[in-house]
Parts: sequence; structure tokens; C-alpha cells
Amino acid sequence: MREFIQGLPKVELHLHIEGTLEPELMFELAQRNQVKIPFSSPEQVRSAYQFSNLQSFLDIYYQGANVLLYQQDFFDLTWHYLLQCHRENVRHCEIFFDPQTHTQRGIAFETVINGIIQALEKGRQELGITSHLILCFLRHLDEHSALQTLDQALAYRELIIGVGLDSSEQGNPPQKFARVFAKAERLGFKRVAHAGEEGPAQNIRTAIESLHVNRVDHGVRCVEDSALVAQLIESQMPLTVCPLSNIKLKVFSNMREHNIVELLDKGMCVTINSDDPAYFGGYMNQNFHAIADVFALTHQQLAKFSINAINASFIHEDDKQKLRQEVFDYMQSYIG
Ligand code: HPA
Ligand SMILES: [Zn+2]
Repeated sequence: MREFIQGLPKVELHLHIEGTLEPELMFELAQRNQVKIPFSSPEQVRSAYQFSNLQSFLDIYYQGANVLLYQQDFFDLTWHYLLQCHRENVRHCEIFFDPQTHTQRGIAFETVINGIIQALEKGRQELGITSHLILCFLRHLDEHSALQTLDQALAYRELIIGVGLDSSEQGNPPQKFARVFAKAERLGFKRVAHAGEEGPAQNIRTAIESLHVNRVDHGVRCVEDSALVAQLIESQMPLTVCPLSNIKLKVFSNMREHNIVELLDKGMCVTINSDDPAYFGGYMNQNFHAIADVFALTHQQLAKFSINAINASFIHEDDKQKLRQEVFDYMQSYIG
């Protein structure tokens, strides 16, 4: 199955670019930019990555981002991720970035976005990887800060396909950002939100009803509301599920307890993603392996995750058709 997963054309829809900061690059940038970090080696950084919940991760994740200062840093970060996509046959990705994490510490919005965009363009030209960029609002900050961030984004309207919502779900329900998302919708942005990761199923309902999301990020707690499950299947609302993340952040106690295959078998549009791979122990292939190993998945089930991600992506319909064809051709060549 490892060989099949490696060759399977894949699409990633839930990836925080700040979450791809590997300890080695963190060290390199800390030295290059003369930023002090409370670790003496990349190994020590790795061993500090033991999390008890989402917040314990976020504290370390925001601290790690402090080494990112210049456009070149954001370029290097994004380029490293794209090289990994290339190694793993990820053909298209839709990347989150958190501008407030950087503007709050005095880094200009344009420094962040220009570095990321430059790498995405190089990835398109040199690696043949297509991509979209999604601006995420930090939900622990207030509406005013989100509106300011949306205003800053307008100068880059053509480079940003949509907006998202991330950070601490508990205590920061989707309705806090209803007016921000309504404005983004009027401006023509697609919309996604983290919901039902640590928070209740009701947050998934509110994200759909009040934020008008096109996809739900995580969403695994939908199973606590059977009417919602039926609605998600009927509407084919995509869920961008992140298996290794869910184990690292104790959303499920172990991979056997994970519900992604149950949701797939019910006919829900679930996808596999890596979330913050430098912190959670693996990129796309490892997330596929983690599920395939425990649930003894068939080739068809694995391919369905790719088909779902293609359908759930924000690419043009004709490009979706081309990618679906690649998956079908791959299946044919593999199992005849
Ligand atoms: O999994 C996540 N949940 C919420 N916020 C985040 N920011 C990075 N990763 C995550
Ligand atoms: Zn996430």
C-alpha cells in the first residue's frame, strides 16, 4: 500500500504554512536572523513537541513563528513545503497563512504574502504544482483585528482565493466572525473555518449557517449530531480531516478510535490532510499511511480520498476533471 499511496495523485486542502517550519529550518532562521529560541538543538525542539490539547500546541507554534522575519524566510518556508509535495506527488495544494501572527509582531503583511506567493509561483513553474492561498483569521483575536486584516488583504485580492478561521476553538465560536465573513463573501472570497475539532458539533452548524463556509476544517465532532451527519452527506459538504494532528492533539486517543473511515463509508466528502506536518509527525503520505495501516483500506477507498479532495478544491471545473482522470488512470494502471 505504501507504493500505491506514494504514486496516488494527491490534493492537500488543510495545511498551515507556519506549521511546516521544521526544527532544522527554525534553527537556521534563528541564526540567520539573530533571534533567540529556547532550544539548543533541532532534536531538543522535536522532543518538546508533546501536546495535551490544541492550546498547548498553539503556544509552541506561535513561538516557533518568531524566527520568520523577512520575505526570504517566508519564501524558504513555502519552498521547503512545495519540495515535499513534489516528493509525495501532491499535485495541488490550498495553503493557509495567518497574517496576524506576523503583523502583531511588526512584520508587514506584504513581507509575508510576497514571500509565500513567490515560492508558489516557482512551484507552479518548476514543479508543476498548482496552488491557492487562504487567509486565516485568528479566532482568539477580536472582530476588529480580523476586519483590519481583511482590509490589508484587498491589495492582494487576486492572489487570495478565500478566508478561513483558525486558532483556539473553545470560547471563540464561529458567530464571533459572522460580519467579517459576510464582508468577505460580498468581496467574492471563498470561505472555510475550523469547526468541530475541539469544539462541539454546533460550531459546524454555525460555520455553515452563519459563515456560509464552502468547506469545514476538521469537523470530526459532527458525529455527535446525527441530523447534522445526514445533512453533511446530503449536501456533500467537504470535511478536511487531519489524522495525525487529531492524535497529537488528543482529539482521538489513538488512530483506531478515529472516525474518518466511518465517515467515508457513510458517503461523506472527507479528505486527508496534514495540518501542521512539522509539529504532528508527517506530511500527506504519512497521514495516508496512518489511516491505511490501521483500517486496512482498499485501493478504491484510498483513491476516493483523492477524488473527494479534487471535488472539494477551489480549482476550475476543467482542471478538476483532468485531475480526476489522472486518479482514474492511475487506478487502472495499478490494479487493472
Ligand atoms: O489544528 C489547528 N486548529 C486550530 N488552529 C490551528 N492553527 C494551526 N493548526 C491549527
Ligand atoms: Zn488546521
